[in-house]
Amino acid sequence: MTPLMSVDGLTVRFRTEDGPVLAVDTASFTVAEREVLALVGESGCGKSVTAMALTGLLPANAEVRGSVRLTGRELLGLSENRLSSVRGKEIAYVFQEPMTSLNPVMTVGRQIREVLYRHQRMARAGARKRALELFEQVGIPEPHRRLREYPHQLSGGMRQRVMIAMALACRPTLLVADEPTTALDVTIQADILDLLRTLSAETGTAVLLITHDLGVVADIADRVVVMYAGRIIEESKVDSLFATPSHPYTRGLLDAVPNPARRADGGLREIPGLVPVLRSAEDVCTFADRCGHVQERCRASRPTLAPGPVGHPVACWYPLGGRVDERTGLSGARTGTG
Ligand SMILES: Nc1ncnc2c1ncn2[C@@H]1O[C@H](COP(=O)(O)OP(=O)(O)OP(=O)(O)O)[C@@H](O)[C@H]1O
Repeated sequence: MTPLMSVDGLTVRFRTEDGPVLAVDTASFTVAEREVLALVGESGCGKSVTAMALTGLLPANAEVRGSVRLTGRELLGLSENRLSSVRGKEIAYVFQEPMTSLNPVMTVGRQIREVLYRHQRMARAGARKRALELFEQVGIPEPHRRLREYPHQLSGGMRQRVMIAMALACRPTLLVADEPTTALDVTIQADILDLLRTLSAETGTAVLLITHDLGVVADIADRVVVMYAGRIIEESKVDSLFATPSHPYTRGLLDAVPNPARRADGGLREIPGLVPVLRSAEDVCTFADRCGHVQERCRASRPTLAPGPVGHPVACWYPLGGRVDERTGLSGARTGTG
């Protein structure tokens, strides 16, 4: 079946005063219809740049190469006019901080109606009715009253629900949610993720969920793509990724997820070091300097994505094998022979 979206060899370079920055390096992945795909990695790995590149949202100092197809149609290279019609109608975005995306001096009801006028060419009465329906759909209590309020009168969680309602207003086929819960309290985070999952199931909208927190994807994603320093380094169905992570980086991200059973074992473990800022496509494993299992080959050539020990693709010369112990959260032996 043709995927809803297929991204092929996506490469993004920024021209900066300090020289070029290679933010995304030949990233390829697909999003199926109705799928919830999580794009995961630490801050600075290139997740947001990837999301923005899909519909031409990057600043002028970005040079984008590769291919992004939506239901078979190439999006890279489309005029700004056409892209702006794709945004909103076919691909909608929800960002981390709703306060910066909402207009502070306009009621939220008016803002959602503006979207409906602009993209759906709805008349006044139709837009009012649809705005109410959307507020109900995203679980905003007392929607009549809320529609007349300004963003500052709503809590962070409610504002994010408003953003999701606006994103869904034009019935997009893909919703890109970039760290949608990072700014929210933990209990509200779970509610918003539940909402995204439910809405995706109800409306058939696929979701590309971008997050640095592997912990939040377990209950919501169907599949996970792990990104490191601009490259995709592992890709798997969510269950298999949690049970048998193959890349030491994914293993590290999992170790950073709070897990009460692991407390006796020393609690959370951070991955030492920082994500490097790449200037060019280095022919090495870019995780080598932070990897506890590094060997000579990792610094001599670049591992590409290939089926790993448990079947799903991983870009590592010496992938991990063995199941994670459910009690301790620790994985077993390495299987690579190099
Ligand atoms: N406009 C820009 N000019 C130059 N470099 C940029 C620009 N935008 C992003 N970058 C660089 O691209 C790399 C990837 O950034 P990106 O924001 O995609 O990471 P991320 O994984 O989404 O992290 P975060 O969650 O912090 O946004 C980083 O090194 C960043 O500094």
